Amino acid sequence: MSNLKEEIRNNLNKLQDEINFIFAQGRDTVLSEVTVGQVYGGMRGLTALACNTSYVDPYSGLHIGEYTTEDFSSRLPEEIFFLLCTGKFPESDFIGKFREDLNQRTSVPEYTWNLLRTLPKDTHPMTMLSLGILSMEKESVFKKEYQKGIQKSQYWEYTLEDALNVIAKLPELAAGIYRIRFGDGNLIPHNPDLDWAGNLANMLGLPNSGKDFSELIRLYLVLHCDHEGGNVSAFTSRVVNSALSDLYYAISAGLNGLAGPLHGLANQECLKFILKIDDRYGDSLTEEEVRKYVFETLDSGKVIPGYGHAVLRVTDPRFTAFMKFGDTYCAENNCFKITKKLFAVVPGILKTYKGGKVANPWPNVDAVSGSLLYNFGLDQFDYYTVLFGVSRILGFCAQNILALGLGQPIIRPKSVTNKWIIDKLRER
Ligand SMILES: CC(=O)SCCNC(=O)CCNC(=O)[C@H](O)C(C)(C)COP(=O)(O)OP(=O)(O)OC[C@H]1O[C@@H](n2cnc3c(N)ncnc32)[C@H](O)[C@@H]1OP(=O)(O)O
Ligand SMILES: O=C([O-])CC(=O)C(=O)O
Repeated sequence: MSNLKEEIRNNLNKLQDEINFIFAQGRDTVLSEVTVGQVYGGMRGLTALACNTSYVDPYSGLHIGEYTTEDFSSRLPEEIFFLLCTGKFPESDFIGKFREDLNQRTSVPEYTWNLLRTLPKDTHPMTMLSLGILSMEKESVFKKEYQKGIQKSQYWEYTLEDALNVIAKLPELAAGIYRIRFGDGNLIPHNPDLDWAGNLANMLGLPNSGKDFSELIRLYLVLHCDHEGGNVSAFTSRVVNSALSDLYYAISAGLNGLAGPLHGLANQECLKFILKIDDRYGDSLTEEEVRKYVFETLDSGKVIPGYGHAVLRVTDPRFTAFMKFGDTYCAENNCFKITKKLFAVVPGILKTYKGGKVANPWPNVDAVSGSLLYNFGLDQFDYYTVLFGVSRILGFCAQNILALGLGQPIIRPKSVTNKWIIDKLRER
């Protein structure tokens, strides 16, 4: 057994002490005021959540514990899960013990495969991932224990059990979705000697998959793991879990949010965008042609996928980490070259577009990830968000385990009507 559970308990004790301190110092302290504009503007910029797995600084991006994206990007996803849950990296013997534990939980039930195989051929792979997880909901240990009657202080322990059961199955489930949807439907067996990312890379069964592809999948599964508490998918997952709907419901719900083009689906939209540029202009693409295409897209009312962010105000460090990988492994790939040309041109355009209304003209993680996958022959871009989802589930699990461990209540902000706001304005 790994020491994950014990270290989560230690982290929860530490976090609870901090909360006790915070409450003693100023439970009524105002952290953020909400304006009418924010109420109608997707609550952007409103500080109204506490999340202790990770933090996104507008100017330096994702931090997990005290580590920056650059610090943790060379690690394994298993270590990142430990870090998200405990705030620190595990000891060197963790990986072996954790793998042994996961290896006993890998098998995806036959009824899930049967369900996925009966779906129409044009079902989106994100629908398959979300349904696949939801179909296993009856296995929830938390639900069974809750029905028996357990203490609130135990909720997180059974949620951790659910998390491990889901995480162990993800490589097999995600690869199986790829093979059912885009391959011959035959599944490649899980290899107990490979790590989590290596198994997923291997079970996809791509002709070009080798060490470098596994390295890309490892990096991919690390960089997408979490992005603090307010992003659409993590927040959705947390809201659902806060009603004590178990982790299967909460993960499936979070994935449904990730499947939107303004969030996780932007990576597939980016690659489509790049391939259209490639189709139209080919190898001799100039900066002027890129500018023309970008303006055409904006003028037709569409967003430039992979650019902009609700929190970040600089180039996403996850984008930078992927670009470094691309420069090493994909420098000659046409999509990667177009990605670079877009990076040289788009921020300048968005900075001044419609009087500078775009708050962040810089690229986010989705602007490059697809080009790298495409370079290795993973050319079914409908599948890309599934990989994002597999990684992001680590964050959903960690956020919900910690929130339950800290006894956080059901999430239920207050809404009001236009009339209520008009009356309030008249009172001024
Ligand atoms: C992993 C992730 O989820 S990262 C985000 C992935 N999504 C994308 O890359 C899609 C493209 N980007 C966007 O749509 C946005 O930048 C978002 C959704 C990421 C952030 O949205 P917001 O916080 O509302 O951004 P912002 O405050 O800059 O929006 C202001 C205006 O600029 C527009 N804008 C923002 N980004 C872009 C863009 N890339 N291209 C064109 N217009 C943009 C918005 O649509 C909005 O226009 P509106 O006032 O006409 O509605
Ligand atoms: O933080 C956000 O809103 C979107 C994002 O980049 C992520 O969830 O990875």
